[in-house]
Amino acid sequence: MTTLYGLVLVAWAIAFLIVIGEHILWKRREKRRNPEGLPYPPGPRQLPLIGNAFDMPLRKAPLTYGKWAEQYGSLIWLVASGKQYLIVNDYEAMKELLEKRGNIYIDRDNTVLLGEMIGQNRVTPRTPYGPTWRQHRRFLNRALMGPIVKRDYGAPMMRKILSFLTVLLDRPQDFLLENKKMTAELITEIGYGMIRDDEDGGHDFVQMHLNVGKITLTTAEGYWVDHLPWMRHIPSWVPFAQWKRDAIKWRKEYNFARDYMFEAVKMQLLNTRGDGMPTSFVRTLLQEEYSQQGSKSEEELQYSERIIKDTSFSFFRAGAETTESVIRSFLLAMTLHPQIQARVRSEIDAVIGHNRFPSLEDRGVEKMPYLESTLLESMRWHPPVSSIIPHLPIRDDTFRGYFIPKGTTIIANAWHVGRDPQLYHEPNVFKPERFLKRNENDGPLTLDTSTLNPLEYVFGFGRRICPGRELALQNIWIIAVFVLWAFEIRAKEGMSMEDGYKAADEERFNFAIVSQTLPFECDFVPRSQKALQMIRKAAI
Ligand code: HEM
Repeated sequence: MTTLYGLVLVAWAIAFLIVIGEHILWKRREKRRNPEGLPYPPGPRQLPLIGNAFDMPLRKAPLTYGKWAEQYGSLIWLVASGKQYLIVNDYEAMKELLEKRGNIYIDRDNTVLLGEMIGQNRVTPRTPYGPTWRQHRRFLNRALMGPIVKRDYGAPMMRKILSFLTVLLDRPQDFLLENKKMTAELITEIGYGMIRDDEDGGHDFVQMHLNVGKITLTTAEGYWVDHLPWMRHIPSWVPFAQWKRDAIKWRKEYNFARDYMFEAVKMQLLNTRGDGMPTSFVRTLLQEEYSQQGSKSEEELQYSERIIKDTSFSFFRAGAETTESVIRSFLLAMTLHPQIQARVRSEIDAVIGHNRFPSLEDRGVEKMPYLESTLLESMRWHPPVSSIIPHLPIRDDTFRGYFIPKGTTIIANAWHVGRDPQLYHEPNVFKPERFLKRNENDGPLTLDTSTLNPLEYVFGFGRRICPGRELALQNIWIIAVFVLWAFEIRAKEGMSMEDGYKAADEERFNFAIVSQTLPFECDFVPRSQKALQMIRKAAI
């Protein structure tokens, strides 16, 4: 026993020495890279060796970053665990760095356990800058362009929303869970054309994704090996190396899910040549690749297949919870603001009426400006990815007189932009009309371009901007218009606005990687008998 403790002590001493050694080397490197001695942006005081390790917020980080902005200004510098962080709180700086200098601020962070050891570096949002990432983007952009989204993905969206409406009729209390299910199933169906297969008794694709999501959540906080990468070489049989044994198990589960779903679609395509197969991201891209079979080598085809497999697997990770988040915010906003909801409903009634379902042809600011601005306001009020996904510069840079070394983790605080009083009058008030104006007294409402449109930042910036934004916006619109066409959303009976819903915004959202409203309740009251019949009939 004593020997074991001795060994552990020695291991810790070695780890400590390595940390000191790395720190000294890092300091020297920094000096060489910044010969003019340009300052770093201000930030909380750094302690020797550990820097700001104890300052890094573990929960609701965007709120802490926002508070720091009052103290240090909009650019904040932090150093922790051998990494440098630049928190950016103002929109102009985000635009300049991540968009105008998008060719520099284009890389992603590497995490040893989740990224390298489990394999998440292969999904697009985590893929480092380079030829593989560029090929990811080519495929994603090709399959997610606006016209393609409208042509190919409108139909599955309509099917999903109709079954969601029947759930709202039968089990309205389950609306949060069903919203999660609807967005998860849709994104899986768009990616693979199916949500389960018939092989071996069938695998539930959505469940596979959700299991993988749990792995991401468990590991996202980081492990020692993320700070001391040499630890990855520790054999899995060593006592205290449970993390290594877990990583091996998780990698298997992760790879199985990714490969299985892709192979299911590929086999179906090879067996049927696509006859009777539903349209999907994987099918479309594979078909295109196979049609060029003559002009491509075997390796080129295999490489393309790998990229299609990885990009389709990214869909769920990037597209499901984000869309779910906007819908939750929208539903909460409608519950909290009955007058705004009534105005959106009357706009829907005027354009669509109650004798037909809404359709994608009804979409557009010129047709239903108030609905559009309410959706924009929902995204400003609560951007789903509150701190974007960090961008890293691929070379040293200077900005506003400060030195920004290559590899700095740039965190853009989108939440803070949405609450910036310089950009939005009364930013804590939910006010869709802030995005609208009338050119003449009686003229139609149009978008007021003098107010910063949240679409300029909630989907990120530059060459890393979200490739799924058209798909997401179309889906969000369809869900919102159908729900308010069919129902009036009311605050839960017996629960007044004062006791049930009145909370500061900071308390309403969880600010996780993809932030969600906390659970809330509301009633869905059918608006017309006719609509009710139409929903029931369509769902049969
Ligand atoms: C409301 C819904 C959505 C929001 C708010 C959202 C937001 C974002 C944000 C902030 C980023 C990071 C951009 C950056 O680094 O600058 C991102 C990246 C990404 N999103 Fe979305 N997204 C949504 C829906 C979707 C959907 C539906 C898909 C795909 C079907 C998708 C696929 C991706 C991918 C693949 C990336 C990684 C891009 C890269 O690293 O090159 N997203 N998204």
